[in-house]
Amino acid sequence: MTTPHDTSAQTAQRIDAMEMTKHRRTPAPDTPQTRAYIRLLEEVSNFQHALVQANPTAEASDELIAKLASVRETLEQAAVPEAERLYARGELSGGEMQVLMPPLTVEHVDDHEFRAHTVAGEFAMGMNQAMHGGVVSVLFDTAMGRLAMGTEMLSARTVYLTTQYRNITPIGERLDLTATVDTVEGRKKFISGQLWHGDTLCAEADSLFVAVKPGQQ
Ligand SMILES: CCCCCCCCCC(=O)SCCNC(=O)CCNC(=O)[C@H](O)C(C)(C)COP(=O)(O)OP(=O)(O)OC[C@H]1O[C@@H](n2cnc3c(N)ncnc32)[C@H](O)[C@@H]1OP(=O)(O)O
Repeated sequence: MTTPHDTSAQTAQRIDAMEMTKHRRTPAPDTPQTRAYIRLLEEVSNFQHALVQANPTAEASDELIAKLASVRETLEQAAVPEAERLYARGELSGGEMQVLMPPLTVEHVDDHEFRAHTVAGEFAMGMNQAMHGGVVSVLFDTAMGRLAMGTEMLSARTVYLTTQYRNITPIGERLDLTATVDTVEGRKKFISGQLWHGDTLCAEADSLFVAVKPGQQ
């Protein structure tokens, strides 16, 4: 069995949060490379859903491991520092350019309100066709974090995020996510959000985001 080549020494880097935010929130240029990378992420996402649904035979697993190791080596050879990557670029870190969470499609964002929707596949499931609670929270963090950035795209970090789970969040169904800035106090934005399945409130959250100062990570 091959082990992953640790590329972090070449690619890990820490720069000013504002500079990194500017890079990450600038959409990747619409080039054949970017379009192909988006198709690659879609395939990875499809793979994740297929992976959790399958019980492959031992032989099939060994065959897949060899194929995946080869794919990984190809990616390792193309590794670049974070500030040069295509991954998670664009208006919203939780959009189509990532595989951490079900992709959010933004309907509206300004300095006060955020609205988006998503449909989650089985990779996001906790148990019994209900979304994993951590995935619910990462959706809130992403939506609220984007709202905290506002129209000026400030760099902000989550100080706290409290999620209340009210009803099961279904897999495979449209979910609507809203967030609102309730109060602004200097660098602090208090934000609340709701996750809906039709008229059913699945979860709600309260959070505090603080705009980072120059020099902070
Ligand atoms: C691929 C997809 C990725 C999707 C990501 C989407 C968005 C993600 C956003 C995040 O998740 S960021 C990651 C999680 N958050 C962190 O790792 C933050 C870790 N904490 C920090 O780095 C610092 O605490 C921080 C920069 C946020 C603030 O440090 P500071 O030293 O600048 O601020 P300070 O401690 O002075 O606190 C600022 C204000 O907040 C207040 N505060 C701090 N903690 C608090 C608390 N727990 N409750 C209430 N108020 C609090 C504090 O009292 C103060 O109020 P005042 O300005 O009125 O004096």
